[in-house]
Amino acid sequence: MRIDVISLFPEFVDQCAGFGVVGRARERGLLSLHGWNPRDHAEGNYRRVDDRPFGGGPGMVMMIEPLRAAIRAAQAAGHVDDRPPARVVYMSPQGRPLDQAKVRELAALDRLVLLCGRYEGVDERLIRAEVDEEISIGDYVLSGGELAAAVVVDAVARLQDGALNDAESAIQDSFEADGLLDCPHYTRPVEHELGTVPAVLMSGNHAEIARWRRMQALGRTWARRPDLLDEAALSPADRRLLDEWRASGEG
Ligand SMILES: NC(=O)c1ccc(NCc2ccccc2N2CCOCC2)nc1
Repeated sequence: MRIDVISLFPEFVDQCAGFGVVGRARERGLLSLHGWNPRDHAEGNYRRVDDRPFGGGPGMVMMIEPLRAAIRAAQAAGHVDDRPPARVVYMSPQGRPLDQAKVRELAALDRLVLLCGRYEGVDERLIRAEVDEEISIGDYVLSGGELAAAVVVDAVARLQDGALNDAESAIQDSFEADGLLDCPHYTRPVEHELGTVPAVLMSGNHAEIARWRRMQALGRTWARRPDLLDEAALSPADRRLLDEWRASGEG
């Protein structure tokens, strides 16, 4: 998959995507990342990319032409005959919330262009003419769209075939599969001043361990993210586990 990032700080996203699974996916050629700086496409001596907002008010707005030229350059550079033009996604607080379903949809594309706003944002005419969809990574304000773009790159990279090894895939699957929060994890030492590892995990009884982990996932989801838990859709066994978790006073 090819991702083109339009940003005044293209190296920002490139560096965020240089480590671990994402870095490995790039080395394996599963994902390629290309940065495009609108300033390189701005006219005049000062290479203007922003200007004052019509109607007054604080801050500056990113101008149409440098962004449009950068998007055009990105689309031309990565164009493959009889392939559809890249989908252009604008990272913005006004976007649709990113969730794993949307990540899966984006990860299936051949190409993606991520547009990162700075200043107060981008001239609305550019958005209407060039942007296919706006995506938000959450209801909070960042200084620029680059961190949001880096989040999309990471989440999408993990889903490229071959990016994850078997263990990593299993973890990804379990996380995605039932939409529950994860269970707690422990490793050596067994005894520590911060506490002892739950005995069930030391029992070697794999059925009991799986049961305990499922109960913890259900309980924690119920306690922390009830919005993710559709109790009605729980199997009778899961419902019993959740009741047991609540009765155990862990809640
Ligand atoms: N939640 C998100 O996905 C998210 C994404 C981007 C972002 N910021 C870039 C931005 C993009 C578009 C419009 C305004 C702005 N901002 C520019 C700086 O000033 C604040 C407004 N913030 C949060």
